[in-house]
Amino acid sequence: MSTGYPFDLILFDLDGTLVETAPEIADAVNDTLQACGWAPVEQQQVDRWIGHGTRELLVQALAHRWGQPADAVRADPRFGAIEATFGTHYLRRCGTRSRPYPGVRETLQALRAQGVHLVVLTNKEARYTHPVLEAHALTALFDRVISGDTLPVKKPNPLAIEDCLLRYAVPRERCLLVGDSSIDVATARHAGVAVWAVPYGYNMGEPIAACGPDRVIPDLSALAPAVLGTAAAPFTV
Ligand SMILES: O=C(O)COP(=O)(O)O
Repeated sequence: MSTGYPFDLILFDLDGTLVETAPEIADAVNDTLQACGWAPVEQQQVDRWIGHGTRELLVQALAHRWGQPADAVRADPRFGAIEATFGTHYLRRCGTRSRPYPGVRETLQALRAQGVHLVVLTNKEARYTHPVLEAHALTALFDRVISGDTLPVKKPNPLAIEDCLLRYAVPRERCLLVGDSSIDVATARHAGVAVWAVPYGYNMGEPIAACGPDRVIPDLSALAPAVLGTAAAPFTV
């Protein structure tokens, strides 16, 4: 059913789009490195490793610290135990230094009131996605949460988008992906849906405009029905 708003389905990236997560991810990485007796990494490095899932981020941090290729880290017999240690630290850190970006909660509430289907589409593993969303009381604002390990493939594979288009019976041209990275732009392009990007997130250190999203929006308030929609829905806070 059409909502009177330009989109019936909006998928949101998590890290760097809905929630600033990098500071507590860096804390958890450095807790782990310290517990193993290795020197810490810098926040700026962690920012650039976000996008392919938190496990991959840990692989990149260890590859950097050990001076070895990522494949060697993945194959290292110690990796499983180090990942388990990281998981403990990350769950302890969840919600301590992350925060939703300006306009996120209000916009999601207003879109829900308009009847738009809202989905989180992240490469972060489900065991971390849910605690982050819970820490900021965001879970209930979404119809569905698709993490990096929910389906057999993750972004930039478009399977999650295709699955949502079918599930909610939404035509492709009424679906929007909102993200912060080249991975999000590629995912939307593979699915043939619109993609808008925020400039404040993590795009491996590159400006997001260079990735060619359909629009760069200053923050999520640009999506609010009162700003974008044709229907006069109240902009509730
Ligand atoms: O966990 C990650 O590296 C990426 O998460 P994102 O897809 O929400 O940006």
